[in-house]
Amino acid sequence: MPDLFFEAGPIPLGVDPVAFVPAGRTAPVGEHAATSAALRLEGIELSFGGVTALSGVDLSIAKGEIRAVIGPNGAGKSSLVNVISGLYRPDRGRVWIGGRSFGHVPTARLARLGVARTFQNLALFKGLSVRDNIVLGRVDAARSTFVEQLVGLGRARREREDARARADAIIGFLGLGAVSERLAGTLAYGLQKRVELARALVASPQLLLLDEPMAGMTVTEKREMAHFVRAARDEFGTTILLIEHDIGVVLGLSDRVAVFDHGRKIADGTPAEVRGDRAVIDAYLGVAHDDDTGGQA
Ligand SMILES: Nc1ncnc2c1ncn2[C@@H]1O[C@H](COP(=O)(O)OP(=O)(O)OP(=O)(O)O)[C@@H](O)[C@H]1O
Repeated sequence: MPDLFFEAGPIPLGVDPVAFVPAGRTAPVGEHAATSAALRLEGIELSFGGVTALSGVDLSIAKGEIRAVIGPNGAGKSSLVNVISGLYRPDRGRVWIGGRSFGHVPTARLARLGVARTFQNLALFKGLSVRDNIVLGRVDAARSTFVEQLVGLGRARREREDARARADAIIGFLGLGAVSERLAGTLAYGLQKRVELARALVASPQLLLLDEPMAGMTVTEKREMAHFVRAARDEFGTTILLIEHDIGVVLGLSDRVAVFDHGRKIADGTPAEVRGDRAVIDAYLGVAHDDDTGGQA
């Protein structure tokens, strides 16, 4: 049984999406959209044995856009992020990141390509301080050699100072100053998710992949996280691909929403377009709507 994201009509369950539109600096849809796409997928096919995870997936995300990817359990959302971040090699298709094309995205070069991601489950070093966790997010972007880092001079020292300065800026930006010296594992769950966001942002990514950043959060924590995700886009122009199950969050936060079902993209449009789309409603309700269409649905 798929998750039920919609009630009997295209009305979100429980949550008022307007409540998730953060106050302050907000950018209207498309304000940051440049001519070239930050990310483009073409004809992506992926299967595991006999199970099709992704089928004929095309997707284009404009620079500075917040794009949500939603769909019932098993729709292929995480597989999509894993293809984009190189953890999965697609059977067919290509991925363009910032104009460069890949059959298999090189995971080791993700940071250099300007891509950062967070994971569905928390992936922090619980025994390290919040600050150290965040500084570590800058490590992949380092260009100094092992020997330079060992000696600690020149480029390695500049990179270390830069990482600390950048971490301090992000700590301030995400309101983590009061807990920056605490061990990450001692923080409330919602704050740990915020530290994960900080660790991703410290690398100054052009493309940020967020895999269920609000899973398991309270309504208040979700509202705060939605605010920070929007703020990151507005402040840094970061393009954001967001997998999220909470339809209230998705409708309030995203510029566009792509809907997946059984590995296929079944809809792609503005929140208003998607919430009224019959195929989307059917995918979530798992029913045929032939009552008011004379069987033409
Ligand atoms: N590593 C894997 N090995 C085998 N099958 C996999 C693997 N990853 C994904 N799948 C299968 O691919 C399909 C899509 O899974 P995926 O996790 O991408 O869906 P999802 O939309 O992210 O689901 P959820 O919302 O439950 O996280 C499912 O049938 C899943 O069982």
